[in-house]
Amino acid sequence: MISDLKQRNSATKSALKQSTSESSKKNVSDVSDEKKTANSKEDGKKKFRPMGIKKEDQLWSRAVLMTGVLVIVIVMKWRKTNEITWVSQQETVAKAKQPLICSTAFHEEINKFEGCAIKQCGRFVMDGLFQEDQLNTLLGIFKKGLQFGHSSGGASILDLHSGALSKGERFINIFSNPETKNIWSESELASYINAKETIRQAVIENFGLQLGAIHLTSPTFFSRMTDNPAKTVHDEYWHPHVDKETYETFHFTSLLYLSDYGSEFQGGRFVFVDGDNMNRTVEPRKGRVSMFTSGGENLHYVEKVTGGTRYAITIAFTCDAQHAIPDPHVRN
Ligand SMILES: O=C(O)CCC(=O)C(=O)O
Ligand SMILES: [Fe+2]
Repeated sequence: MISDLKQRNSATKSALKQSTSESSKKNVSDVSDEKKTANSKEDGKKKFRPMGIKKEDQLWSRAVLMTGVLVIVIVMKWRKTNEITWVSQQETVAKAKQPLICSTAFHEEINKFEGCAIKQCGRFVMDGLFQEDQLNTLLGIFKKGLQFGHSSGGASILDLHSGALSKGERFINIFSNPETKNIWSESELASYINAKETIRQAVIENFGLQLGAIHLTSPTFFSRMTDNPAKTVHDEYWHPHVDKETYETFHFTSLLYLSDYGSEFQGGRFVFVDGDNMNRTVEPRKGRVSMFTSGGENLHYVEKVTGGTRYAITIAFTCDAQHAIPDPHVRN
């Protein structure tokens, strides 16, 4: 270290000598002007350059620092933008498929049920399972119910099985009021049951289950989402969750969308949060059905709706016959 400093001192001295002998060759006024400039430059260097660090070393350390900052920025950007649109609103998909390894707990549980023993978990998205008029009938059923109540926050639900309907900050039972207990016709209920059955068959086929292995379970419900500020926790639909943890009886979750992302509402895309630090989104499209195993392999959330109205039905299936729920029926 000391010998290094000595070397630098002698190098500085010889550089000074050289510059003095060169300047003596020039005329006197030039020399005095240059000297002034050189002196002030030298002063500047003395003031601001850290003692004992060569200019080349400074440049190198700056370059290393800048490269480090650049690498951090690139890595952060890469981590942030790790999101892909798995199924977009514009495309019509016969079937989009993504196999997944089941979470350990889910795999252990589902294998207890004979007809449900699956090797692989996963997710499917299918368009074209329903005709426009069937979808409008389903939407009509929901809107009829919404005349009698809706949430004061951003999420309203109607459960045609239990009769639960959002009203203000609470829920009412639409079947407990004689005026509303039979607002849906037999043919409307038949459309609802048919839609459920179409989806049940698709889940059985896609996941390779035995016929009759899965049953409708609770909660199965219509949902309406808007950008109204949340009033209660029931309005906060945007939290990442695993359905099996939120609703214990679920083994397969299906979602039937009744409105279009982009044109009828903004925000509100469905997001799978995957372990590979990748988010895969499904953009809702009227008639689109999303089906997935309800375990930890399918952590998900719904983005906040930023405008318009989003309509969907969450239809849940269980492998446990003890948790099956009956179809809705006309009440006397
Ligand atoms: O409506 C959706 O797209 C998803 C709703 C959901 O995650 C749920 O009901 O558990
Ligand atoms: Fe969910």
